Amino acid sequence: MEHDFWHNRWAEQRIGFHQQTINSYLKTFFHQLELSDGEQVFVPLCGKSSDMVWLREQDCEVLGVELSDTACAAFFAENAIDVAGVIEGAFTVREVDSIRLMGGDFFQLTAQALKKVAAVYDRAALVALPRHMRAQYAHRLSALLPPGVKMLLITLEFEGEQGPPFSVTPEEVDALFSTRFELKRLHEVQLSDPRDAGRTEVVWLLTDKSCG
Ligand SMILES: C[S@@+](CC[C@H](N)C(=O)[O-])C[C@H]1O[C@@H](n2cnc3c(N)ncnc32)[C@H](O)[C@@H]1O
Repeated sequence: MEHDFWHNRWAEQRIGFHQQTINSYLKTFFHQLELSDGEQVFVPLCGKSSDMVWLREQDCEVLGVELSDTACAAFFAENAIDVAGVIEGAFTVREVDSIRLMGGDFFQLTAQALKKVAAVYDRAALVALPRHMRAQYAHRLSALLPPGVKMLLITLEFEGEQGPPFSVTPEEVDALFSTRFELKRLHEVQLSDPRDAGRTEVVWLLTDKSCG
């Protein structure tokens, strides 16, 4: 998706993807990441997700990247945290109490920025991207993440190519990530809301093959 698409969504507050409550799959499967206190969780394309507050409450450090400065500012404002943005290269960074939000383009991140990451939580990031960008996203993630990382990845499966969110088949997850990660399909749910008829939500655990 072009940057303008997302900037317009945030400007017009067309953010139906934003969840008011903590993601239930994160709460259920968080322990599978086997994190120790103080380890850092990377939340790509994070929006203003409250899941980041929940992760901090589990004693994780949090690193988010989000294109929209509106979203980054809203995350802190809505959690009653006063913080100013600091320019760091291509990013406007806001950081308070081990929650660090990098406002800018995921594709501008460097390995240096991700060097402390122990786990990744992808909810509505991979599925927000069209097919050609999903390949670039997975390639970048795999290239930049340090050894030993695990990832919780939530995908959607349905007939059709329309989006976002886009359908991502198990074959595509395999093609995108299996070079570096062992893939485990942890859970799947057929969505019951009439608007989501025919859609299946899937939770994956990806474990870096270097974990042994
Ligand atoms: C579908 S939303 C999901 C947000 C969040 N993960 C959540 O669960 O609420 C996708 C987000 O990705 C952001 N985004 C899109 N392209 C991006 C990019 N290249 N770099 C960083 N963020 C991006 C959008 O601004 C949007 O907030």
